[in-house]
Amino acid sequence: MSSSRLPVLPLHHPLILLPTARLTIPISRALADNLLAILDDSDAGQPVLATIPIPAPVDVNSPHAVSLEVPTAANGLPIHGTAARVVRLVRPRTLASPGSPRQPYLLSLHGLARIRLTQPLELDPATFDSLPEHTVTYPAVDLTPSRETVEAFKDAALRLLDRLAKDSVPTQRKDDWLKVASMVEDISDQRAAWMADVLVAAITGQYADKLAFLAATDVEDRLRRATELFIKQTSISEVSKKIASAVDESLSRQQKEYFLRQQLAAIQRELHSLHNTAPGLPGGGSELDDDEQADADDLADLRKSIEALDAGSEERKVGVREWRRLKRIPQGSVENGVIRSYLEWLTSIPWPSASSSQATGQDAIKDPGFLAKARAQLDSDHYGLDQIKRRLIEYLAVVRLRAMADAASAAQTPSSLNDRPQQQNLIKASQEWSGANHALVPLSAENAVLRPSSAPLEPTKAPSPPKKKGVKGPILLFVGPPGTGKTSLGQSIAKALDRPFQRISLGGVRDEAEIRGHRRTYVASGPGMIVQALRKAGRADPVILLDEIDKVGHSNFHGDPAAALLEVLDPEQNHSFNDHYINVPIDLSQVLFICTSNTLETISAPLLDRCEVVELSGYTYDEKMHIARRFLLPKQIQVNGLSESQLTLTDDALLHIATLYTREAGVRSLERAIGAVVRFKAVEWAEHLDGVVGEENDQKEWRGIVEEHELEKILGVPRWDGEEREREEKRGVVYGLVVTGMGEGGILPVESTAVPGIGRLKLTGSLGDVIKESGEIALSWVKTHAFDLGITAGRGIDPLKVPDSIDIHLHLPAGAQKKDGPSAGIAMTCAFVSLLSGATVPKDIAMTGEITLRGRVTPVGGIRMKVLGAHRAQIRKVILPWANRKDVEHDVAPEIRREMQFFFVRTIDEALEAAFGQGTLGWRREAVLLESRL
Ligand SMILES: Nc1ncnc2c1ncn2[C@@H]1O[C@H](COP(=O)(O)OP(=O)(O)OP(=O)(O)O)[C@@H](O)[C@H]1O
Repeated sequence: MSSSRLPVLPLHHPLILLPTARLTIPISRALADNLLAILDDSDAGQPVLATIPIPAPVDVNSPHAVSLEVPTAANGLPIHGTAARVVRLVRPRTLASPGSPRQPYLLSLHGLARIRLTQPLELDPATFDSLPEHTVTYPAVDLTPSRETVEAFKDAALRLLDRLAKDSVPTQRKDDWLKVASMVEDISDQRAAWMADVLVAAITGQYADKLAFLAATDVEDRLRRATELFIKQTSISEVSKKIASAVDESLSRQQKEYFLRQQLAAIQRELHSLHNTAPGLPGGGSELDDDEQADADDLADLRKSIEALDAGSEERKVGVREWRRLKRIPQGSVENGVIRSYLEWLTSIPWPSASSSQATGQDAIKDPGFLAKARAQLDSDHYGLDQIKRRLIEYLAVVRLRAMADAASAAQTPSSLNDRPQQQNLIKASQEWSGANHALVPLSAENAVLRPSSAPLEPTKAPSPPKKKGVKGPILLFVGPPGTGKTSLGQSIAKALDRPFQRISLGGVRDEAEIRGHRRTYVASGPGMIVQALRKAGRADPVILLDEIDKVGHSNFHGDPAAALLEVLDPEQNHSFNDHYINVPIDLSQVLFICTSNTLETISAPLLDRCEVVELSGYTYDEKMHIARRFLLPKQIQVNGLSESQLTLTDDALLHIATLYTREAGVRSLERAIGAVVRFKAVEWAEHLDGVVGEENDQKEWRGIVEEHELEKILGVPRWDGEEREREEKRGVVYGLVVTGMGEGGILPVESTAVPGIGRLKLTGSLGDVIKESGEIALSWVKTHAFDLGITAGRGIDPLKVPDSIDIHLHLPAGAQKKDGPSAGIAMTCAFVSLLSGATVPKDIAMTGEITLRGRVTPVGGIRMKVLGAHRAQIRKVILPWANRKDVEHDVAPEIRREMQFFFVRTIDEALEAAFGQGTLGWRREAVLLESRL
């Protein structure tokens, strides 16, 4: 190992000079002077220096700290370096590289060989520029490395060079790398270490790696380190290439989209200006043209609405988050549209906390004359319905009490007892309105509830601690046939409360998402009906009418809409209703829900359980006349552009329309028919004004009154005319009473006939199991009592076998409609008796009642509707079960009761007596007595 004394030049981090490499560094004047002195002293021309790389002090706390694996002297400074020849020392004066004032000289060095200091280097700032001389040793001449090491080195070097060639953009550099690669391929094993020096010096690598490489005096070690460095460098450049191309791709797509949009806008602007300046075309643009401006305005509005949401609220947080997302996504993209429409929905919901407009509704409710005004409102919108109006006033009184109690607890008044006298006054007021026998239970303001009138009264409780705000009484459910005013009662309640009214039609809703909305992941998703109604209402406390809840679909693979409704209607849950689209809990506790339905049968039990049922069963002709005269006719006259002084309908004409053209429980068809008459007259009036000449060549006459005989000309042939005449008193035919699925009462013929057969009973007319069983019971009863009724000559004889063998066919017309229930029992019994005995039932008698095998008649439902239906059908005698007597007394209007005759029967015997008339049937009396003794 040879040694020599060389002036030492420390190279501070990150400078490093490897053998074979060249390095140019700026140096100070003092150093340059020292160098010049050495230059002058040296007789061999270019002097040689020992360059020692000095690493920066390592911050051990830094997460990026790299430990240096190089041998150092006792003072921690490296002892390895490179002997370098001074190639050039200049003081540049060109403008391009003026040099820094502190280091005005440039020193170029050429690395020659590795060296090692024999003594540690002193890094005294005073000696920085002094180039102190040190003894250095040169490591032993390199041995030839092993084959495998060289192969691995070449392999890694070639891969790196290939990568570098691929990545270099100017073709010149690419060619240079390829040339080096071919040199590497051809290099001999002895020269591999030299090649390693050349390559490591040429590539960019980490300082620590290069330092370790410089300190590797053993050739095997040096090559291994070079191989590792190349592999590391190759993978770094591969990964960065990948990242760069990914970034590039997305950037270029965005740029492309941006440029295309700009171009499109420019083209549109050009076309627009061309269009506007084209000769003959009207100038000035349409409001549809200025898309960009409108768009910017919309965005600004959206931003304002998000800012207007309550600070700290959930909706605001979501709004802000989505707004930030919106800003990141390019305009015009699908995602952008989705987020925008979501934000529009989110901000358009009247969030309870943000709504200051609620005061309006509260004002109306706080008004001491609220109940009187509500009553006046109901009266001015609806005729009759006294009982129902009473119930509604009770309901409104409770709503008011609750609202006031909520307000009081919100204001943190120390004791709700202070309000008690006032509340009791209120209850008293509502009692005055709702009559003596209503069932408003005067509990404390917080827990006052409306009880069905049959429910027992609860004792007055002491005021309980204030409950959660927004907990409400039961939901009102109006049940009744179409057109009986369910929807319009809901509207009146909204008017009385001075709240917006929204109607949600649930008929045919099969999908839970229609109520709750679709999740945002669905294409074209949107919020459900409840949120839509809230947005339309524009306030957090509207009256929402859920129309036709009996027609809501039940659980299926689209979810369970009825279950979603339950959540909406349940006061315990609806303060945080979750719409799938909005996905922020919405407080529905201030919304007043009212439901309507035609029948109670198809409503799910839990839903029904949350509702307070209010039945509207239909109107009598008398009531219809009043409704038509006071409400429907004036409304139609106004809608059709006439005035009440111009047109009137006589009472007879109105009655004629109600009885012969419409026969329904409600008044909707009546309103439609009146509308048709008014429209007809409106045309006549218009023609009269225009001076149109009639068929007889004279100007059309105008008569402002419509009489009964004119109706056929206007409305066509009456629909129900002659039905009574068509009804016949015939053997085997009787009339039963029914209630349709729409909740409407009416009569239904029960027809029976005998056909040759073997004593069987055939039942037709879309009958359900229960009604079929009723038929069997009726026939069995008749067979058992055939002798007593004088049908057979002796006991034990089957009237279907003797004298002739027959089958009985019983049919209930309107075969397409499903019929079920036990209430046709007595009608079928009478039909069989009539068929077998030959006696007939008069055609003005109709009947309903369930029978038992022992001949008892048991009560049935829907009495009021059935009686009204019978009355409309001109039936004047009705046979009903004895147990239904109270229903007639309570529910049927006195004027109807006066016009009709009711037979209340306990047994089939009594029913037959009432139907056929006394003495018509050939009773064997002893048998009857025997029966009654049993
Ligand atoms: N008692 C009444 N007084 C005045 N108008 C009435 C009365 N009952 C019903 N009407 C009128 O009859 C029309 C139909 O009523 P509405 O739409 O409320 O019926 P509905 O019971 O809701 O029917 P549906 O079950 O088909 O929804 C309305 O124009 C309503 O104003």
